[in-house]
Formats: sequence, C-alpha cells, structure tokens
Amino acid sequence: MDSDSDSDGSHISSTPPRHPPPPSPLPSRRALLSTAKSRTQAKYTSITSTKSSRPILRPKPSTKQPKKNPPSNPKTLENPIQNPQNPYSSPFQIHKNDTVSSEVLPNLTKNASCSKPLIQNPLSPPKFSDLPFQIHRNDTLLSNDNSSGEVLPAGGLCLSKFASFSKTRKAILNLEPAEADSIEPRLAQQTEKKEAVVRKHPNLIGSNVSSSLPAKKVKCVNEGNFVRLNINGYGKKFASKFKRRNSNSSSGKKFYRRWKKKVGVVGKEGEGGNGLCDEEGLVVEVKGRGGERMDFDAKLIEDAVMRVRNEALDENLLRLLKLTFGYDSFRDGQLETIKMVLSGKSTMLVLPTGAGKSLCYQLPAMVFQGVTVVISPLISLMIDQLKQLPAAVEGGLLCSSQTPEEVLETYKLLEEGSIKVLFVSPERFLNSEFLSIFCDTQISLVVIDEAHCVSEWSHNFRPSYMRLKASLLRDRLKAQCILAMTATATTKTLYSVMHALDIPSSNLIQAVKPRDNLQLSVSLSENRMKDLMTLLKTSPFSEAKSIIIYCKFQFETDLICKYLCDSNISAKSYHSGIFAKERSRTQELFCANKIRVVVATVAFGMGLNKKDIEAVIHYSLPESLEEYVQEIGRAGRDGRISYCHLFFDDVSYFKTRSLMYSDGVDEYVVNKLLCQIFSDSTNSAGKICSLVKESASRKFDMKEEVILTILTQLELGEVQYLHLLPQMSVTCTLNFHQTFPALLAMKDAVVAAILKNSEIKDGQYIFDIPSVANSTRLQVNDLSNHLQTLKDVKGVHERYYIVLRIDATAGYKDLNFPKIVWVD
Ligand SMILES: Nc1ncnc2c1ncn2[C@@H]1O[C@H](COP(=O)(O)OP(=O)(O)OP(=O)(O)O)[C@@H](O)[C@H]1O
Repeated sequence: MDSDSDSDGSHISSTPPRHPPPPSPLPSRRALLSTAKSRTQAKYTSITSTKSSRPILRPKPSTKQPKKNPPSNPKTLENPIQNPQNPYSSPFQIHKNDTVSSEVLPNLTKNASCSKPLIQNPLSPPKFSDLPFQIHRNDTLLSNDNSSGEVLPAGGLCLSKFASFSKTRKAILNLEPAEADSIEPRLAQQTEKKEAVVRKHPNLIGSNVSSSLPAKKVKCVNEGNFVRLNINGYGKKFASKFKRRNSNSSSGKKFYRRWKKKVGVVGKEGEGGNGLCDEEGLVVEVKGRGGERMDFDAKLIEDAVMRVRNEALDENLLRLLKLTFGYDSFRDGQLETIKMVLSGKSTMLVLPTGAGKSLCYQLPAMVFQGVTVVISPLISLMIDQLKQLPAAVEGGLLCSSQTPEEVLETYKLLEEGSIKVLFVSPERFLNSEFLSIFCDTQISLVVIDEAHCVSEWSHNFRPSYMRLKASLLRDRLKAQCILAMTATATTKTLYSVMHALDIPSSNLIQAVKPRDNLQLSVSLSENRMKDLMTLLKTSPFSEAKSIIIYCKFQFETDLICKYLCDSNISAKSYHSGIFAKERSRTQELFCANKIRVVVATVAFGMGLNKKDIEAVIHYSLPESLEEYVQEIGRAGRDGRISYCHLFFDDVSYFKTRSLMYSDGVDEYVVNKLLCQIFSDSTNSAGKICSLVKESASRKFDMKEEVILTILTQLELGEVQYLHLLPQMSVTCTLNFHQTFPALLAMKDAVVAAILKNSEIKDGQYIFDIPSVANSTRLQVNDLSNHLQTLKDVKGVHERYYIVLRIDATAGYKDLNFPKIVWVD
C-alpha cells in the first residue's frame, strides 16, 4: 500500500470509499477535527503516563481532592449551533487531506481564545494537542527501524516503547513457491469437489455430543422421589407435585433441546441460531458458516503434517497451509509465530483484529501430538473459533451451558484423543474436576485468547484470567508451550501479561497493520445530544448504515436510543442492565443490519463479528486510550473508509475523571470484607462459605469484580488463604412429599444435616448448601450431586454466589492488603 505523506495525516490511500466522497468541508472554528489516518505516531508515552489503563484495584485517592481551578474560560468556544450568526453551521466535518490536524489544533486554540493551556491544572481538561485523538501516521512503523516512535494503529495495537522488550520485527516473508508437485492439481480437484459435495464438518458445536445420547431420564411419577428440591425458592409456585413435574421436565428438556437444536443449527450451517449462555450468562448467537467448508484430503494432509514434524521448514509449513486452509501465503507474523510455537517457545502475539491470529494455533495444533487448549473469555468467541477450525482439525468445547452428559462426552473424546483443539473459559480453571482430566492428557499448547484480560492494567481485566499464571498452566496442566494473543494492549499490559505467563521479552511478535481506513474526528460540545443529532444528519454519518454510539452510563444509552427512535432512526440500547436474551437479540439485529444504531456502554463489542460497521461515535469520553482504540477498531473491518467521532465536553470529562477512581478500594472496606470472611465464628480452616455477589458488592461498596480480584489475590498470593470454588446458586428449598422428613433423615445423613440447618417456611425446608456441606464435611460438588439424586433441580439462577473454602485464617489480620494487591 502506498505510503502517505506525514504532513497531511488524512489522505486515504487505496481504500475504496464506502460512499461517494463527502462534500468539501467548510473550515470551522468549532470543529476540532484531527482527521487521522491511523498510521500513527501517537504521543503515547505522555498519554499513558497520565491516563494509563486503570488497574482494577488502586488506592483510592485522598478524599481531599485538590481544589479545582475554575475553568479558565467556560465559554471557550463558540457553539455554531447556538450562534445563528456563525456561518459554519455544521460543527462536524471530516477533513480530508487538506485539513491538517497539526494546523487545526493550534488555530483552534487561538480561535477559542483560551487564556490558559487546558492541561495546566490536573483537573482541567487537557489541551487538545495532548489528547489521544490526534493520531499521526508513522512511516517508520513499516520500516524495520527499531528506533521508531510510539505506535498507535487505530483498532489494533497501541504500544509505547518499552525498553525491556525487544520487539520482533515482522518477517519479510519471501517464501519459495510450493514445490510443483501434485498439490496444485489436487487442490484444484478439491475446489471442484467443494462445489459438488458439502461434507459435514467435524467441528460442530456439540458434535462431540453423540446425538444418540439418551435424553434426560424422565422419572416415573411413582419412582422414589421423596423430596423436591428447588433453588432460591423458585419452586414455591409449584407446590403441587403434578404442576411441578410438568414444569420441571419441560424446562429441563427445553434447555436440553435448546442445546441440541443449537447443535443442529451449527451442524446444518446457515440456519437461524439459538442463544447460548456464556459463563456470565450472556446469551449469544450461534450461526453456521454456510457451506464454506473445504473438503480435504486426509492422506495428503497427514503427509504434510509429517513433513512439518520432521522439519518445520517454511516450504513444509506453506504446503500444510495450502492443503488445510487453502491460503497461498502466510500473513505478517503468522509464520514467525508458528515456528516459535512449534519449537516449544512460549510466545506473545500481538496482531490487529482480523489479521489471522487463530491460524497461529490452528496449524501447530495439527502438528502437535497432544491437545491444544484455547482459553477464551466468551462462549460466542469460542463458538466462532470452533466453527472456524479447518475441517481437518477436530475441536471441542467446554462451557457452562452444556449438560453434564455433554461435558462427560467431551471428557471422553479428549481421553480417546479425538479432540485436537479444546476451547474452554477461564472460569473452568476453578473446577478441580476439569483440571484433573489433564492428568492423563498431554497438552502441547495452551493458547490464551484476548490475553490482555490477564492484566489488571488492561481495559478488559477479568479476575478469572488472573489464575492463568505460567505456574498453573505448566505445573497443573503440564502445558509445554503457551501462546498469548491479543489485538489491543498497552506496553504496561503486555509487560504484565508476559510476566504472569513467563514469556521472555524476546518472544514478543507483533505485526502492526495500521488501520488507515478510519477517519477520526473530535469536537467540543456543550450540548451533546443536539450535536449528536446534527452529526447523524450530516454527511458522512448520515449515510452510515451501521453505527455504534458509545456512552458512559446506562441511562444515557436508553435516553439516546429513545431520542433516535423518536427521530425515526432505528436504534437499540445495549448495556449490562438489559437481560442477556434481549442483548443478544440486539446484537443479532445489528449484525443482520436490521437496526442502524446500537447505543451502548463498554459492554458491547467483545465477540462482535460485524465487518461493515461504518461509524463509531463516542458520546462520552472513553476511560483510556486503549479502550478508545479498541472501540473505534470495530469500525471498518471490511477495509472501507469508516468514520469515528468523539464528543468532548467538560461535564463528562470531569465525571469520567472522578469515576476513574471508582474501582479503587480503601483499606477500611478491604478489612471489612476480610473480617466477614475470616472472623465469622463458623469460618475456620476447611470450612466453606459463600458471599452473595450483589449484596456483598452493595455492602462493601465494591464492584463485584473488585471483590473477586481480592479473593483471587488471597488464593494466588504467597500464602493461600482460601480456595475459590465455581460460582453456584446455594440457597435450596426442599419439599418432602412422600416420606416424613424425620424418617428420611434416619436413612440419609445429608437429609439429617439439611433438617438441622434449615429454616422451615410454609412446609418447605430452606437451607444453604455451604452450611450443610460444612456439617456433613462433604464437598459442595458432592453435596449438590447428592441433592440431584433426591430430585431434579429446578431454578432460574438469578443470584450467583461466590463460594469459597477457607484454607488458612492465621495471619490474615497481618495482611497489608494494599501492598499485596496494588500494583505499581
Ligand atoms: N494466511 C492467510 N491468508 C488469507 N486469509 C487468512 C490467512 N490467515 C487468516 N486468514 C483469514 O483472516 C480472517 C481473520 O482471521 P482470524 O479470525 O484468525 O483473525 P484474528 O486475528 O483472530 O481476529 P480477531 O482479533 O477478531 O479474533 C479469517 O477469515 C481467516 O480465514
């Protein structure tokens, strides 16, 4: 691709315009537009130092906030909307080559007659020239010059230079053409065959589950089901046996059928999908890829695999690539990564979204004798990746939505060696049963997808990713090699991920592909709603068919959505306060282009597989540059010009700034939490206790993930104070309907313990699983299983509990918690 001159920073090269070019923009004093081709040389160091991605735990700042300086000039800029005299009525203009951000900005400052630089006071909005919105190109990026400055490819990686990393430059791939042997004609034959034959792909969701699996055994009414168990009291309305049985069986079957139907959906490819829950309950869409499968010649592939096993030469790898994937060449970074992984070197791979990271584990997975375990944060991602496995690679999936039968079937296939690539969620690592299956299964490679989630400094930190430490992966799973992959990470994040996973700095591979099809702009706004509406009516946004509007707060998304709908713009809001099913529906409609706009919080985007998003608008400031880059990176994945606009206003700036500390905790509340866990007289070593996520969050005024982070730290620190168990719903209600409870208690010790630990309400026994587990000395799992044998469990799990086993209480008071958890 042609390189563009540094100066203009906005020329779009060789990228097809999505729409006819917008009319030449009028020069506007109001419009602060740094059209930015994102081939950049971002001044990232200064940005990271002031607004690096935040850790989940950080000391709360002193309550004595420095006094705010009064805004230097509240009316810094004239608002053309409010000023009818202003000839430049549209505040939003996308500048093309001729409008140079570096010129616009000083002019703007001048025009705005700001008496002081905006950044002078730490609580004042920063100077625009210091803001992350000027994204300059960086020609050196494409060169092999290691001295190149900071890199900020929009939608891809943002890195600042970091001394301890020796960045591996992208290899200039100069592969010899594959030997002119029989591959070409056979490939041609395959392609022909492909049109004629649609073979059933082995990597269907649930294909690991035999379709002939017996459906859940329907118990006969007169079978010895002497108790009726319900969770969280949901069975109360089914007081009568008849109603309850009906309801229970239908619900259970529905879930089972749902899963089965989904299996069918994926298997049949291309039919409508059903929802699936991820570990956090998000319902996601499952769709087939629709007849893109490539028929394959097992013999040829086997031969190619053997050649690579003998010697991982470029030509051998290329041959395998062609045969398995049908590609003629490797993309930047792929060959290098594959070779590293095949030689057993743990590697950190940073490639932009869509650059082909998956191939870097898919191909080695074929070559390795053992299993490749891929850890992925969302079920939707796992399903996508499973579907994208080449037909020659058998895949499997373990997730919370599977029935016990499906899980067992997957374990069986693993044992038999019929699964080469296994997708799991990080939460699985809480499950000792899961970990134990790998005692007899060789794991050749562990892949950590979205590896930035490992770092507390990343924009998507997940406490459950914290346990993915090299020690666990190597000691417990006996993983021979680790491949961590991400598209977006700051240097700090990368450093902490590589540190946690024990990846040497020399094993960092990054092939940065600047997103030069994104046009970035920013405007000052005093009335964001009004300005947003104007923006949406102004070219090029008025022509964009698919738009995401990011807001900080849930109420804003609802408000804007309503406003848009009232203005005949089809829109839906998306935030974590909306039911998972509805969220899934919104995503589905958006992907099918049935709605034009999704107004969302940060909750929207991970796992979103839509290539033709034409605009991303930030109604509110993102919390970090990393977040911004990731969010705008969702636009224009089809390579066509796309537009990203950010509204900057003082109010949201100050709000965002103050909220940046909301993830912080102070010593007092940490102590309160520790007291609850350890000081409770019932909580001695070996005991199990539970915390209700929502109410603990309210009680201690800490976000759920902050609590989980603290608990994980207590588990993974030098002393193991506790052991986190998989989340579960722990309140149960029992109905005894065929036998007297006391009689049953004489036969069954668990029932006896339940009676002792229950509260009786309306003839029902309500108890808490950890209390019964403690008094019976059973593990919660065993207890739950035992309860299942008494009666099917019915329950909508609305409230999740964090269940933990206390391992050590001595000395917890000496924990100087902030020192343990506060990084940096
Ligand atoms: N060497 C290659 N030649 C041609 N196409 C390729 C090559 N490698 C990967 N692709 C294609 O590129 C597309 C994106 O690949 P992939 O999904 O692996 O990207 P990714 O980097 O994992 O993206 P994300 O960050 O969204 O997960 C896929 O359609 C894949 O088939």
